[in-house]
Amino acid sequence: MNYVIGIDLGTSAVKVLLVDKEGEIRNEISKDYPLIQERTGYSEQDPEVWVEKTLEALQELVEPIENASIEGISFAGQMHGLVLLDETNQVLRNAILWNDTRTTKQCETIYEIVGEDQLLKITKNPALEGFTLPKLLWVKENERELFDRAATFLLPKDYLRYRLTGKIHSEFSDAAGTLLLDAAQKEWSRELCEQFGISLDMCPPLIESSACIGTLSDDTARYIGVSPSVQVFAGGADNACGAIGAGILSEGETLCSIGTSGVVLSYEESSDLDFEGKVHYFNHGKENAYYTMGVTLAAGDSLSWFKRVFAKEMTFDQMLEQLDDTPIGSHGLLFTPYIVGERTPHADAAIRASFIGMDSSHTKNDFVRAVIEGITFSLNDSIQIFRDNGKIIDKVVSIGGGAKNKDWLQIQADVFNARVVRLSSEQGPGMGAAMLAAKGCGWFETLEECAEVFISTKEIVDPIEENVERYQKLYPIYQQVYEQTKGLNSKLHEFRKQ
Ligand SMILES: Nc1ncnc2c1ncn2[C@@H]1O[C@H](COP(=O)(O)OP(=O)(O)O)[C@@H](O)[C@H]1O
Ligand SMILES: O=C(CO)[C@@H](O)[C@H](O)COP(=O)(O)O
Repeated sequence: MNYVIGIDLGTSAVKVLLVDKEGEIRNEISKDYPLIQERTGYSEQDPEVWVEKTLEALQELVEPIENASIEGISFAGQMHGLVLLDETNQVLRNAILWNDTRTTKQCETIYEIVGEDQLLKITKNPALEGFTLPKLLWVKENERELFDRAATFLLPKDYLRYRLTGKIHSEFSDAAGTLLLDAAQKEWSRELCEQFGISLDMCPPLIESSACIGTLSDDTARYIGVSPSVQVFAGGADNACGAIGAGILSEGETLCSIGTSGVVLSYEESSDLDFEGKVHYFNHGKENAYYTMGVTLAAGDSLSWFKRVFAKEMTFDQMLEQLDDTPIGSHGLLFTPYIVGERTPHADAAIRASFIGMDSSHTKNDFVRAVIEGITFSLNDSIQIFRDNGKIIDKVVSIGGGAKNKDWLQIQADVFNARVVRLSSEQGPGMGAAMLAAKGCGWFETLEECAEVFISTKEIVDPIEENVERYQKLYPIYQQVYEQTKGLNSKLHEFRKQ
């Protein structure tokens, strides 16, 4: 039997999928790894751990399948993370991740040097702490000796691909999140590199997500237990691949992804719309297409944090079992999910989360529901930006760990006031990567043809009118919490873990 493999190098875990020609997932393996958070605002991972865990996962993935002929492999990965290599391609320091917000000063410097309008014109995006250029500038300012030894920077899944193949590349969908790509011209911006003292030689060669970069290295193939002739395709940013894996391949389609972060994403045909930097605007994994998206920095991460601190002994399913026993509004308890700062709609690295309205009658279950509602309200902030810009959002495809729970899907439908579609697999990015490999191997002419076969709906959840009305009363109260707590949080900054 013939298969392709999709690898999703997520923030909480690497997830690998073995997919057959009918789009059936024949095996899937997930391997967790931790975040390294030494100070407030810091978030790092060791790239060597990504490689170890991925190799282990791939070995376990193919081992039980008899006569498996793996034709192709591709990748999806957490975006923006900075991996620095020296001239012998050795990793120089831990990767600084997308949810690391230490770079507020560097973002200000970017605006001072290039100006917001010019930055938006070239990259289509504002300077946000999570993006790669501010991280490069932080290392340049704070670890100069190390920066001087850096010969190449890579994004997380591009580093993983390098370790599996020995070949160094970046591709457009992930390069778009660096703030160094000229998004419309599809090339590294010479102007930005010169202005920030980043040598163009540090920027890896750019290719399409669908490009075949060769085969696995002999060592990798031997370790995993597959033929060294397996073709390797570039792959894409996790959100670009999530879009492919959820069939977001034409105008009017909207995705909600609840992973560590939360994303509301909309397909765009062209690169010349103007959202004034209110949402991110990136190159899609489908050639010459784009997408816009709003990002909640800690979506699943807020739920994981709550579980880690207050319900460690429970599984996610156990913790969410009685979600529906608490009414809308969690008995008057509101949560804002700003545990690591926020991006959309408040680009604010200093804001932190709040529970508002705690009452002596509240139970753990009220807190769990408040966390889920707060995360969903934050995603609704992005839906509102799209609606305010004239988009019609009446259907949202929901993927990621957050799409596993039926009651949360209903909350999404009720808060978004839109039909929510759950797919047969919530592993959007891994499936998108597998689809890039399937198309690359010649199984399909286009991603759309592949989507017809690979993607199927498991469940449709419609909004319930009376719930929608309750949430429409509650959401404006939630919206006020940001402004009301902003000043308090800035005063608390000096007391945080430094
Ligand atoms: N059974 C579940 N029900 C609801 N949410 C879940 C469940 N399992 C995991 N999650 C949430 O999904 C998140 C992980 O989703 P995932 O898409 O795997 O993230 P990532 O790609 O960032 O690694 C966790 O942070 C957790 O909050
Ligand atoms: O920073 C962003 C998008 O701009 C995040 O969406 C990362 O790409 C991480 O994704 P997950 O691990 O949460 O899927």
